[in-house]
Order: sequence, then structure tokens, then C-alpha cells
Amino acid sequence: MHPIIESLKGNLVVSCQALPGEPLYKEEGGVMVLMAKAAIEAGAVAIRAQGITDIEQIKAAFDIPVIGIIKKNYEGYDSYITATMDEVDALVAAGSEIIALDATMRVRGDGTTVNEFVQAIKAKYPDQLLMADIDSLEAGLNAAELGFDLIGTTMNGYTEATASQTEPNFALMRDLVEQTGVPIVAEGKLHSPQDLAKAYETGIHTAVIGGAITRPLEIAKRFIAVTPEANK
Ligand SMILES: CC(=O)N[C@H](C=O)[C@@H](O)[C@H](O)[C@H](O)COP(=O)(O)O
Repeated sequence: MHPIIESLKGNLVVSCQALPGEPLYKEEGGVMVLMAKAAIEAGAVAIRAQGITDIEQIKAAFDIPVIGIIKKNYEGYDSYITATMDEVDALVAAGSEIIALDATMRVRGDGTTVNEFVQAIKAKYPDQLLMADIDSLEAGLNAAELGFDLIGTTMNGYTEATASQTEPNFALMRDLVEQTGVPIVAEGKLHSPQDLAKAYETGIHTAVIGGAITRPLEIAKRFIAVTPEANK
């Protein structure tokens, strides 16, 4: 196993992301690097970050692996996490140790499949570590065959086929662990240390926590939702 992948084992990755429209987003960056500072001081061993500005700032400030993504919507594409080679090129240039990309089975607007996309990435960047953001067991098994270095449950609950899933999918984590032989990343909807502990019981390799640490709007909403005034 690659030493960077090995270093994530049994540890925590924190996702530090703010998109345009979110309270912590600033075009010039500067905010997610502080989120990363807090996460690293707490013991996070890697940061998942979105966009070249944040990735470059985090890489300049800390000697820690980055899982880089670029979220961009393209007309006709369902997938928005590192959807085309343009994003991969930029993420490689920014020095992302690992690049995560949508690896669901959804049909892509340009007619290519995730398999064709991954083959093209591997031909161009044979040494690049890749993480599959999957939504289902089928996509996870496909990702394992494609040779991804990590498989994460990132998109479970966020595709049409899985939209009913509103909690962390521990059964999917366990199935992926048992059936792929690839290091599995629990990612998505883990909101408490208890959720993380339960995820680790499934045999996952590592986990990514995002909003529960780095999205104050999301966190505040969960508290507001249980106030008497909100429940009148
Ligand atoms: C579905 C999608 O676009 N997920 C994104 C992937 O990078 C992020 O918005 C999430 O914050 C990340 O996956 C971590 O998940 P959570 O924030 O639930 O801990």
C-alpha cells in the first residue's frame, strides 16, 4: 500500500470546503486554511479541499496530504466532483497527493463512462493516487476493478438512486470492506464522534468528516431545529 494511503489508516481526514454562497466562502481564500489549521492541531492527518485557491493555501501552510477536488457543474453532466480532465490537470498541477472524483455509475453528458475517464487519467498520470466518490455497492465494486486507491461513500444519499439515505450508510461501508479489498473511506453525514466510532466498527480504513466540523451554518441549523420556537 502506498505510504500516503497507509498514513490515513485509523486516523481522521477533515474536509474543509466552502463554495460560493456559503457563509465562509471568500474568493481570495484565507478561511479554509484556518479551518485546516484547527483540524490539524486537533490531530487530523489529511485535509480534503475544494478548488485550487484553497488547495494551494493549505499546501503552502502545512506539510500534510491533501485530497483535492474541484466541484463544477457542466451542462448535461450529473457528476460535479472533478468531472473532466481539465479539473484533474489543475489538481495535479496544484500538487494534490490524492485526487477524488465522482465514480458513480451515472451516465455522463459527454457520453463517456467513469471507466473511460479513469483510464484516461491513469494513462496521463500513472502515479497519481485516486479516490472514488461512490454512491452504491455497484459503483464501489466497479471502482475497485478500476484500480482506485481509496473508495469513499461520499455520494451515498446524493444521487437519485440513493436519495432516501439520510444517515451515514454503515451497511454500505461494511459491504465495501468485505467485498472490495480496497481501503474504504467513510464519508458523508457523519455528524458526531459516535457516528465515527460506529463507522470504524465496520472495518473502514479512514474517514472524512466535513460539515460537522467546518460548516457552521449546517451545525447551527441542527441546534436551531430543536429550539421550542422552531417547533411551534
Ligand atoms: C455530496 C458532496 O458533494 N459531498 C462533498 C464532497 O466533497 C462535501 O460537500 C461534503 O462536505 C464531504 O463529502 C463530507 O461530508 P459531510 O460534510 O457530510 O461530513
